[in-house]
Amino acid sequence: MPGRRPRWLLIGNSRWHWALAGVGGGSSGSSEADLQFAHLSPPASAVEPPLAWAAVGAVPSEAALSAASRLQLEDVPLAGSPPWLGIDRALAGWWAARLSGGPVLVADAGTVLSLTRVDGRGRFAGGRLMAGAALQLAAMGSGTAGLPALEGELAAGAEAWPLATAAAMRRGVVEGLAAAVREAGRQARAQEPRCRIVLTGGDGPTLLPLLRRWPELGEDALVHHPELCLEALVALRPAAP
Ligand SMILES: Nc1ncnc2c1ncn2[C@@H]1O[C@H](COP(=O)(O)OP(=O)(O)O)[C@@H](O)[C@H]1O
Ligand SMILES: CC(C)(COP(=O)(O)O)[C@@H](O)C(=O)NCCC(=O)O
Repeated sequence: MPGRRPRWLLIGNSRWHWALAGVGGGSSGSSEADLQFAHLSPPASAVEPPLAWAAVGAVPSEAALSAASRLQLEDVPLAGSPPWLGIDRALAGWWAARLSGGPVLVADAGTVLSLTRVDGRGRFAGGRLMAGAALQLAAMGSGTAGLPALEGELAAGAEAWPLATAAAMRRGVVEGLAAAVREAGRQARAQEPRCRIVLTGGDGPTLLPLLRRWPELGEDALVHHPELCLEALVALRPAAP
């Protein structure tokens, strides 16, 4: 259909992440500078067909996504990926290592905080998984009698030691996630001193200022790259010229 702007989709466990080619469309529309991004709740009906898509979250049949345009793990050229690796981790690890030109530790602060290492030879080198912020807050709310169910966007809040329960829960979760990224980064850099920590995912903006407090995570060691996974998807399946 003339005039339709190419789009790409990554289905996460909380949200659907879209990249949309700029008004130029065509080949320029898939350059990183010419993309728009949207992170939306899962739709309840058919969606505008993406040029390419990938999923780690549930894929509802109502969305009417074509199997032919689905990117699979084996389409991502990350050496050493085991067949069970989440395609979002493979995309992020491959693209971060390629952009950085050296070893990386990707910290994707999404539904799950996934830490994904790619070594200096560009090979997947393992990682760590832990419950992300919204999951941690939900677990505290549902697993206790005295804590509230907290929803909505995560914010660290201004207070380091909140008196109020909800603020203390949020602060505890944010500090815990940031500390986990810091310690993983420290260990990865002890093994490979050139290793960069690349932060992405929905809670990346909240974690970034906390991570920046630590001098060892200066500009050179820590990079915030919010749209890492989508950019990788676009790089692997660019729009036709
Ligand atoms: N509108 C939102 N809906 C859901 N999560 C959000 C929203 N805004 C920020 N977040 C944060 O983003 C995290 C989920 O990250 P996201 O990258 O969307 O996950 P996924 O890729 O797994 O779908 C949650 O822990 C939550 O704190
Ligand atoms: C770890 C994940 C749940 C992260 O998903 P997300 O939080 O980005 O929605 C996903 O990458 C996944 O289902 N991985 C499969 C197991 C693995 O990577 O080892």
